[in-house]
Amino acid sequence: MVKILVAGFKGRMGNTTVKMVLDHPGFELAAVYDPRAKEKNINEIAEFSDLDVPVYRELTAISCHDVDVWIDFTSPKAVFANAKFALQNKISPVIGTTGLQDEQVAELKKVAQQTQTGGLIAPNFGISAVLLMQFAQQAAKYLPDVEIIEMHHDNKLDAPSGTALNTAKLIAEVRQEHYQGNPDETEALPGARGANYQGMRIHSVRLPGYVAHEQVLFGGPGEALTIRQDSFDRSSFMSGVAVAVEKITDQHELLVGLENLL
Ligand SMILES: NC(=O)C1=CN([C@@H]2O[C@H](COP(=O)(O)OP(=O)(O)OC[C@H]3O[C@@H](n4cnc5c(N)ncnc54)[C@H](OP(=O)(O)O)[C@@H]3O)[C@@H](O)[C@H]2O)C=CC1
Ligand SMILES: O=C(O)C1=N[C@H](C(=O)O)C[C@H](O)C1
Repeated sequence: MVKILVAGFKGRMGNTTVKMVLDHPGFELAAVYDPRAKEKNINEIAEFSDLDVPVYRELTAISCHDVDVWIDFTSPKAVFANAKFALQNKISPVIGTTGLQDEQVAELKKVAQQTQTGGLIAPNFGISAVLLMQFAQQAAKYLPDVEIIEMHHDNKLDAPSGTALNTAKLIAEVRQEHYQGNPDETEALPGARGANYQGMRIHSVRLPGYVAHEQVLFGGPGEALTIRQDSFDRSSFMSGVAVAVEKITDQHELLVGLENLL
């Protein structure tokens, strides 16, 4: 049995993940974590009343030898401390939370190396998103002028999305940085041209009713290519999370991107 802690268990993704863990053969829900939780056991929550799983509210209280894998769907402010704690205690983190800075990822990689603990940061666990990022990187070799539009629910905290930023980073690996658009263009409204990542524009849409969606638009002389993926439901992320949990304890370093485990 893989013993799993879910951090952020009351959130949209955390709640879906708890249910996936409970349903998945070979997975055991060992603990849940949320510093603001009032409960001491998950059975104080009506939908989980038949379970017996401790709720931790402080990192130092966690019984680390009872946990193999730490699944994190928390917040951009919390994820670094959580991931570092897991790695320091030889718990393999499977991180879905977005918003980690490059320097933070570099530090976490060092801790993983020191403790020889496998871990994964996945900007997106949906297979359609993983494929979109790979296809976009391939297309950018031939069509280097690109803009990204990501669309999410209006409760999302970070912009641009982790997936959009990762898409831009992957594209930047294969194309020369260059200015796009008219060099004399002006913005009558600040931000009209979107965020700028190495010359690539990224536009963030936040609307009720949306879950998670991304379009990558390429333009060349007389032609265009649009690649799009949609997560209509949070179940779209769960098979990726499950694969990561199954494979991560065989690793000895911190990986970035689900494609490394597929
Ligand atoms: N990689 C992927 O495939 C996906 C990634 N995500 C990412 O996952 C993250 C969570 O998204 P979502 O579930 O929608 O967000 P929610 O706001 O619904 O859930 C986050 C939960 O984490 C709790 N929390 C806050 N701080 C901590 C902490 N220090 N430790 C433990 N729990 C904490 C929050 O509690 P409180 O409300 O009390 O603050 C809340 O219950 C986001 O960064 C999002 O971008 C989302 C979908 C897919
Ligand atoms: O906040 C979300 O919902 C999502 N966050 C991730 C991101 O920022 O890319 C993954 C997915 O887009 C859903």
